[in-house]
Amino acid sequence: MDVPWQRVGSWVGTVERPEVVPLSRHTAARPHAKVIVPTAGPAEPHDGHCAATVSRESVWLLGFTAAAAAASRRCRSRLCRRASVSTFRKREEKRERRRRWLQGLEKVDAEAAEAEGTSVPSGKAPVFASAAEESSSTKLRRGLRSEMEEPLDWNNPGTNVLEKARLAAEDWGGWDEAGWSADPAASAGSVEAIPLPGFFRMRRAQAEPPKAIKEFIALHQLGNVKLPKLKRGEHRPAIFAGFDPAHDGRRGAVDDGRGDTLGRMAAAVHKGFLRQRARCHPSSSPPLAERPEVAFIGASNVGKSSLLNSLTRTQQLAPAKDDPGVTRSIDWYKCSRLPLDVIDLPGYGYAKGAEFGPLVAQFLQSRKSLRVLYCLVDARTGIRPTDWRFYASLGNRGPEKVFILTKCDMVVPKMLAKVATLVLEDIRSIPRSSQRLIMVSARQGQGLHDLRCHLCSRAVTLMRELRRRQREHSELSEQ
Ligand SMILES: Nc1nc2c(ncn2[C@@H]2O[C@H](COP(=O)(O)OP(=O)(O)OP(=O)(O)O)[C@@H](O)[C@H]2O)c(=O)[nH]1
Ligand SMILES: [Mg+2]
Repeated sequence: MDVPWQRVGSWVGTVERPEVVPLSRHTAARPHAKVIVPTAGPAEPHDGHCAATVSRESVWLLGFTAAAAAASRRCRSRLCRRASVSTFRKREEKRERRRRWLQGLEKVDAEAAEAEGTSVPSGKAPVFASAAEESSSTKLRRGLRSEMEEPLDWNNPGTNVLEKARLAAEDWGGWDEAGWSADPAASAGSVEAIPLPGFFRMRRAQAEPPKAIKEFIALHQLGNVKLPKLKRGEHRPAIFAGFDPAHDGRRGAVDDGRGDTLGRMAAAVHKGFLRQRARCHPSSSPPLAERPEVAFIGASNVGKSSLLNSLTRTQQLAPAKDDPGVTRSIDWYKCSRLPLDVIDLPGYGYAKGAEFGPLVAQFLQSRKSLRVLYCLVDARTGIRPTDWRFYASLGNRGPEKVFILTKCDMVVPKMLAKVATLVLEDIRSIPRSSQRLIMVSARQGQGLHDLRCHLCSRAVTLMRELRRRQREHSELSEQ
């Protein structure tokens, strides 16, 4: 069955049915759909077919057409960049040979099974290991990936998969329809206050932080505190988990004293690495989404890029300097251990003669694949008038907002408790904000583990949502 192809740039054509192509031992457990797009138009560098593989997740998340568009664009840019037509054809032939070889293997398997008396349905695609079958140690090692890999009905890569993918694409409504937040305490308030800095200082002087906030800050050694000196031969734990009597400071990243699944997933994120996936100017049209996305936003120089760098061990990937306006483009980063793309945005407010605020707000309002927006607030200043103006320009649109208090190492714990109290009070009036505050220091590492845990929990929620939809679709198609 052919799916009508949507127009993407100069690409018009039809998408043929996807084929499941296990490319190697590594990818055998994560099947890829092979997308074949007949090329059209004289502008194309070659005629015939353009084929590329896309991951199963992207097919399910974005719908088959969007995933195919992403694949074809990737394929086209690759062609334009370095491959000649003949290289492309050779590669295609090689893939074809490999596919035939795999089919041959399947045939042999089927014959062997027949000889043994066990029946194997003809044309059966590879059976993928289910999450339940995996041993617990493998699950741990693979972290989030096991969460994502429930077997789908890829045994029949014909109409039903294509149909389901199409339904999923229709159902993929983004944050508007799909319920932008699973947090029942999320606010539905409207933005009003633009308190001037003087007023904020007055409020801060009068604020009386609750005991819980003070205890949390003391427990996590947040604020400008002298971290305990390490003895000779000892190393600071890779993940700073605050004061924990059970932690001797030598056990490394994974054993961070928490011991829960989310903690271990967060540890995996810390051990992963970031890689730049795409980049575009805020005024140009953004690339197609491949996975659900989360973004960091805040005023210029608040520390967005530094925080992104500190999430993993990939230091200095996103440029960060002590100047406002360092990041001037929208950058997509792919984390090796998270099924999410992380976006670094240019800051709003003063940015060396350029104001990216309206463009960034426009991007945030229109990007449906963006599921969480981390709003950064400087711990020294709280929410400033520039921030209020930006939240007002976003209005009721955009994804769920989660607030992060950054540069916590630059204020003393007593002051930090007061600022945190005020920010928690303020965010009640900001629409689509989750009523929690993550306090971090990108420089010293406090609170980063909490942020990673939050990222992982959102990733799991999104995957569950996706699986629920898949189940619903399969039930629908069975009826
Ligand atoms: N002490 C301290 N400094 C920080 C922290 N986070 C960032 N900084 C510093 O703040 C400065 C600005 O950081 P960036 O990451 O470039 O800020 P940005 O928000 O990306 O800025 P733009 O890209 O210009 O919008 C750098 O000098 C960082 O070293 C932190 O947690 N603690
Ligand atoms: Mg930056």
